[in-house]
Amino acid sequence: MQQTLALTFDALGIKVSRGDSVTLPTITAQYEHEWGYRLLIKLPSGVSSADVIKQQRAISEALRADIEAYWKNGLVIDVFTRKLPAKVLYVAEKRNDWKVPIGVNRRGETRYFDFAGPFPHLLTGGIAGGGKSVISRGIITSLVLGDRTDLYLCDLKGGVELGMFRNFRCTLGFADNLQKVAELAERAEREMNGRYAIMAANGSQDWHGRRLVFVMDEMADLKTRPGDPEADVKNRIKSVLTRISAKGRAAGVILMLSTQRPSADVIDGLIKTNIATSISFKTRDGTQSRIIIDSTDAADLPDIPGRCIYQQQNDEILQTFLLSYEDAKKLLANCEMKTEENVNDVNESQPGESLAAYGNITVL
Ligand SMILES: Nc1ncnc2c1ncn2[C@@H]1O[C@H](COP(=O)(O)OP(=O)(O)OP(=O)(O)O)[C@@H](O)[C@H]1O
Repeated sequence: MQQTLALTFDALGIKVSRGDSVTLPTITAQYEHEWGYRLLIKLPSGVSSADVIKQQRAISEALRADIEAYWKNGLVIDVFTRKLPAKVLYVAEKRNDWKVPIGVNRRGETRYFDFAGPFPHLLTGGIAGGGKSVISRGIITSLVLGDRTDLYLCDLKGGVELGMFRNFRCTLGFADNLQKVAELAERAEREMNGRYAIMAANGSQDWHGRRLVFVMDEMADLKTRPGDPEADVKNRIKSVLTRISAKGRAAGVILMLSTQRPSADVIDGLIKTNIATSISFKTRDGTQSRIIIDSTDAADLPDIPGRCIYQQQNDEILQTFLLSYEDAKKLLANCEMKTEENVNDVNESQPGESLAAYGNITVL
């Protein structure tokens, strides 16, 4: 292994040459794991770990194995000899926080997305059949089961994707046309501003009550064409979403956006800058991949539904959890549905008050 790796580093120019002498990185320790092995690497002075991490794709190809290179008290390279499974079933978890399980990494560890974490807005993209609907089903099911989050759902496919969540009590809004999406987005913004006012009155910097998650199933529906009669309403929605992406986190108003056709005019620079977590399934090409994760890597993902790159501060390849429509229905069978009384609570509420209907909100 040392020799193969040394040849690879040499070919990639990861070396220090001084006169006749060439110094290459060396393996200082190797640990076996169920998933493969971990190499601790000592770099010659003059080579930075960032140089190696940048080249991990080329190293992977040269070693003919998936690898992950990262810094943890030194340069570490994990070499995966076990393949990621193509199917891992979703299992509901009882939790007291806003973390939802999304998939497993190559070490077999479950990865969670945290709606109350430092990067709570989420963008999901990729080709048709990649697994976007399945992951949003799993995420929304976790949120409904957790009963600590309210939902605004926008589904312009006539409710095909998100309709199953429409009648839960926590679904405070459902939009199936552009006009309703605009109204819902503005309601979410009013809620956000209302929460800021409550927080200011309480001298608090963060919202500790229920989260409000605004789900938009297909951002490409907001794309405008020359002479588009709906351009105004689409631009209105985009402006509101941009403001929520910038200010929503502290108020617990979170965006979960998805697209099958990522393009720069829909996921514009501002929204993208403010959404620090992305999940990209396979994309049609490098350009689409760049819009979601700022690199072309998602175009090279294998054609396996559920295989994605999960990007927060680093990129990680995951297999997302599979949750079928029928299984989601079964899991949600006992969740609280809307009744005539609580529908009115919700529809007539003022910003910051819709949550009071639940009686368990804490504003610190
Ligand atoms: N995590 C997964 N594990 C295994 N199979 C999956 C997974 N996700 C999706 N699939 C399979 O791929 C099919 C398509 O997935 P899904 O409907 O989520 O795609 P999509 O990206 O939403 O496509 P579209 O944009 O056309 O709706 C699913 O019906 C399922 O059979």
